[in-house]
Amino acid sequence: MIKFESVVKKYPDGTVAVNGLDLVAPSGKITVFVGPSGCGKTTSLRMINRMIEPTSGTIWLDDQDTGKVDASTLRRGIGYVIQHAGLFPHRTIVDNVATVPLLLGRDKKKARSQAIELMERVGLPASFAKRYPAQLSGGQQQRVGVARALAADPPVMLMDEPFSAVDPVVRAELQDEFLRLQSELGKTIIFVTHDIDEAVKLGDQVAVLKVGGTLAQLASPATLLTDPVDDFVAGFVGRDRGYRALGFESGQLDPDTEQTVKLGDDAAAVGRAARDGWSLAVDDARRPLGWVRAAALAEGKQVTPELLHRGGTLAPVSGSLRGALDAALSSPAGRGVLIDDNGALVGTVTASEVVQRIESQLAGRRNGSDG
Ligand SMILES: Nc1ncnc2c1ncn2[C@@H]1O[C@H](COP(=O)(O)OP(=O)(O)OP(=O)(O)O)[C@@H](O)[C@H]1O
Repeated sequence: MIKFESVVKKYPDGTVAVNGLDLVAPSGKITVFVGPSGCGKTTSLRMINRMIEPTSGTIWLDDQDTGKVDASTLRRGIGYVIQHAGLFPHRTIVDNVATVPLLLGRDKKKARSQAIELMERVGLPASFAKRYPAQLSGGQQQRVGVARALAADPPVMLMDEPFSAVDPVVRAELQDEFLRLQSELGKTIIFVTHDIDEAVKLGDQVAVLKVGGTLAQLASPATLLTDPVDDFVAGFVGRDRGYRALGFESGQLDPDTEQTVKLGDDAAAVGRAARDGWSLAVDDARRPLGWVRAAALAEGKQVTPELLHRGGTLAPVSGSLRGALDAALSSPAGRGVLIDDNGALVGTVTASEVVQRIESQLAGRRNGSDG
């Protein structure tokens, strides 16, 4: 657990970067600091490992007052990842990852073999070990940065905009991998970003800060979207928040059974399976391949990959209602495809079925909270 108690940082020129911050970041969870430029996110983060000393107040790491622990001892238990990864350009990737163990005088061979294991863990092939940072893409360098921070196996990780220097597709991949890693490792993480979408995707809890260094709201992502405390938070959280909140809403959908076709089936089979003129093609493992329009198949012709419409998104049956609604809205057949954990077809739902589910869930909650 990391606990900020009345923490203030006033820089020598008089700038108050952090003004009376009180919050608890629970162990094993991701707490995101988000807010506009200059609201004190980085200052707050760096006070945890004492790269910046607070002017007043206390930061606790479990039951230790961090101000009373030797700074280098403190940092040994705290991984730190920054934007652009901050790698050493003249060291190989494996030595970058092994920086801390090597600094601590660990056996070189062992440190390097552990570094290679860590590289694989963050999705980097071992063949990159001998390369230099400049020979990697931005996204790959960020993975090295994460691996390096993990190398000392610290219980706490501080991450300052670690994914913001890469393009949106790579960024989404890094975020997904980061969540997967965290589900295995369960570190106590403070993650700084100025991007509210990243904050709600990654955070177990999100702290929205205001310029002047005060805490506007500390809440779960779902609460932040549905119940912002004031106009500042509402404005910062942004548009479409009702729809985005559906991303945290899962519900028991009752999908309809879908007659399916396979590649190679003929027009007659497609016609028999079709509803509203469309049938769904699946592979041998019943994984959806795409929709085929019965009218597009001349008599005697067979289903080929070229005929498949791939516009529809697939939604996990145990996933969010947002995913199910998107699957329905994006489907050329008007039926959203729901899949199981193996990617196999479970059934289909229409947008109105998903909306009915959403309405009954929200009504249940309103009635529950009214009563
Ligand atoms: N060394 C310093 N001396 C004086 N003022 C500083 C110093 N470092 C930061 N500041 C000021 O403190 C405030 C908070 O800065 P900080 O870097 O913590 O904000 P941030 O929320 O991380 O911003 P950004 O999203 O732009 O990185 C800003 O007004 C900044 O100009």
